[in-house]
Amino acid sequence: MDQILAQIPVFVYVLIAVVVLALLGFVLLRGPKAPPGGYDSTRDADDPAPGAAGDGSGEHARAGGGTATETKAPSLDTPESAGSRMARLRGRLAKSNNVFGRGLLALLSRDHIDQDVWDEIEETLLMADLGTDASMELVENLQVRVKAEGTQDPNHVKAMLREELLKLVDPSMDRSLAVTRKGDTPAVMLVVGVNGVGKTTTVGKLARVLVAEDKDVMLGAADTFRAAAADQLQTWGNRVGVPTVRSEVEGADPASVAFDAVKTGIDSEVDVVMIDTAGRLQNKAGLMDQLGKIKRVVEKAAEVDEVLLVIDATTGQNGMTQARVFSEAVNVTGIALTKLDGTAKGGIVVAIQRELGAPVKLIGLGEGADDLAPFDAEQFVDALLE
Ligand SMILES: Nc1nc2c(ncn2[C@@H]2O[C@H](COP(=O)(O)OP(=O)(O)OP(=O)(O)O)[C@@H](O)[C@H]2O)c(=O)[nH]1
Repeated sequence: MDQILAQIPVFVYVLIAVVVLALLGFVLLRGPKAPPGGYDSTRDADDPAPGAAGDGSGEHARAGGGTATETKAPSLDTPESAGSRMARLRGRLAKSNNVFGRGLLALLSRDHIDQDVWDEIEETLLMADLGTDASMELVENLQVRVKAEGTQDPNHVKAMLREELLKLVDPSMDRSLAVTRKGDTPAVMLVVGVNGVGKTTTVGKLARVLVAEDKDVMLGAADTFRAAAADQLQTWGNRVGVPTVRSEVEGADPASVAFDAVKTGIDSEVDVVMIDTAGRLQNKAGLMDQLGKIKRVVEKAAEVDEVLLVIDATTGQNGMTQARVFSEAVNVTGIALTKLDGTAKGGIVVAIQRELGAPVKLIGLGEGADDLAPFDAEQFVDALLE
């Protein structure tokens, strides 16, 4: 072997070394290889570069004591399309609430329905927070129908139960939200409810839905008890490019911030102004005073078209008490029932509508940005019986 190596001329070694060094240099200078077709861009071609002039970041427009900040994030969130959102949320509603419907179907499908079974049916209804009156009414109606029509055919039993539940949920109620401009003024919505029920989250989610429908939206942070509450609302607004009017002063007068929001909304010719209020109220008199004052002051600029009461579906009887107190303080025009994903007690829809005489207009089905759905009586009952 040594002899063979000795016979190779030195210039061959030099040649090999030169070739190896040339290859190494080529690879290092060229850098890493791009994948075929290049890299995906997360920015659309017409999106402004982050931080570029005109990207919407930064503050502008002062209004009275409040400040409207249109801090559009460099790349805005695109809300989920209505179709896919509804399909996903229907599945979630059925998942958390069909325990109740299936239980009823199983009881009604028994060969022989005696008084014990009727008692069990009533108990199931009460457990789902339907309320005493509605539960008794449903049992009475079903008793009459079972006697007349029998329970032999499971499909017929299901259809019968669907019809009776639907009557209670009342598909004839007007569940549309006042979110359309009237002449020269935007629609004005006050969002009320005790703390922690999901007011700010609901305002944020609703802003996304409205933006997806091409509406111009303005948010008003009238929860001035905590600076963090205004920050939270503004974060929701920033994500979809909606301005928020807020006060930089903690504890500022909520009515004044609400007025500024509506005034700024009028000047900017938006379609709808949504005002998030505080729920941290010590007593009923304080609540009446504060909400009454906000409404009165706002109405110096524009009529309040919608008072949306937010109720946490998991709080049962507590939610009912809140509904009563708020309806005495303001004229509630619609209900947003949140956290329906966390409870099988969907019957509260019926109880609360009966208590207030106002329709459930929105339901919250999760913490995600697109987890808000318009309430639809038929879809709701179908989800219970799925
Ligand atoms: N699972 C679930 N959680 C929700 C829903 N809606 C709101 N939440 C959560 O409830 C919590 C309270 O929501 P907020 O929007 O801060 O409630 P708020 O009423 O504005 O509370 P305050 O600002 O304290 O008055 C948050 O963690 C939300 O993510 C819902 O539909 N489902």
